[in-house]
Amino acid sequence: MRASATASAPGRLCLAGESLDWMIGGSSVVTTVPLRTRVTAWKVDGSDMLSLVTGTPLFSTSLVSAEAVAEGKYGGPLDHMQAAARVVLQTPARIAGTVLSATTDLPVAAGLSSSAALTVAAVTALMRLDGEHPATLEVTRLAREAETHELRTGAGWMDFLACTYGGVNRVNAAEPSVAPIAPTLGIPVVIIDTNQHRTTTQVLASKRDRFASGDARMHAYARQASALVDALTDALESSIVDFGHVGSLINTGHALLRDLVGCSTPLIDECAQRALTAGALGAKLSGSGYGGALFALVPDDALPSVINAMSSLPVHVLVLPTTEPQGVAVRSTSAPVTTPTTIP
Ligand SMILES: Nc1ncnc2c1ncn2[C@@H]1O[C@H](COP(=O)(O)OP(=O)(O)O)[C@@H](O)[C@H]1O
Ligand SMILES: C[C@@](O)(CCOP(=O)(O)O)CC(=O)O
Repeated sequence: MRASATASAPGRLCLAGESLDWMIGGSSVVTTVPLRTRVTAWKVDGSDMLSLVTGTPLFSTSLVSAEAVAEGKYGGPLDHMQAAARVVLQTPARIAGTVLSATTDLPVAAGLSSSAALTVAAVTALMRLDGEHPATLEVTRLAREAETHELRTGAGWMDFLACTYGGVNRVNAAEPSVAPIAPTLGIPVVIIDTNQHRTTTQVLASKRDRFASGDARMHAYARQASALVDALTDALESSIVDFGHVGSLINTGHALLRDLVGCSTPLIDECAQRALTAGALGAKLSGSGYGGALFALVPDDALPSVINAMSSLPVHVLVLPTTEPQGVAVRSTSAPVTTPTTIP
């Protein structure tokens, strides 16, 4: 019998306030989605390597010596998993023989925070394998350390707070902390992946340069998006949520990203317009932009027409009847596990 630990974490949609975390230490409104990344961790005897495996949808493996992991040498295909191992295990002796195996329901590099879901789940699985029961904020901090400090992606706090805590939240980068708004959004969500994938690291570097150099439109975005985050928080905290009003705030958020940050694409804008014409109450890109996914809030009776409106476009459509209340979750087992045969 060999002990293993499995943890999962959801992806997230940013409903309002992309980039405010690193721009001004500001707040954003997020919801997690019922698309999760699962990571299983265990130890094998007699190995001085860290073994990394990812299944759907990437199917990749990587073997890294425990020494190289401890020294922080990156450049492999599964750097996010390696970084999570380094921040938790730290020393070659603790790293050697560790196996991490991941799989995800999320579109990767599409603005739904697959990277934070992965680092959050990996950090949690590794800590539970060691018999630790980390507090949620500790998992958030370590997952961010893996991405932002180890891999220097430049990411703020939003994604990590969203994926660990789960539900519909106002996340605050200054503390960092989370103020719950509701367990779920209360309206179906259609995710439209434009299949134009990009890396957040590159996008963030150029956005950070523009903000740091005083770009007037980026600073106007920071002011207007902050006001929008407040308005959306109020709208979602109402005792009876007016989804028509919420949808119009979501549309305003998309217009700010499109017109001030300039990170939409013609295909995203076409999808958003078609979704609204077909009956969606609001549509907006999520995350870094320059490709990736948008989402639409769609009442039940408009779902067929919104789905149909995308049918002639080169996109993937996912329909979620509700959003996800649960953040990071753990399943520990002591069942026998087989070392994956895909490791070379
Ligand atoms: N399940 C996974 N297995 C391995 N690597 C993953 C997985 N999910 C995400 N990643 C890593 O995260 C990167 C995508 O992160 P990012 O560019 O921040 O986009 P997003 O977080 O919006 O999906 C991928 O290129 C890959 O390196
Ligand atoms: C939205 C952002 O803060 C986080 C990145 O999100 P994602 O990796 O695109 O899901 C990046 C940005 O500020 O552009």
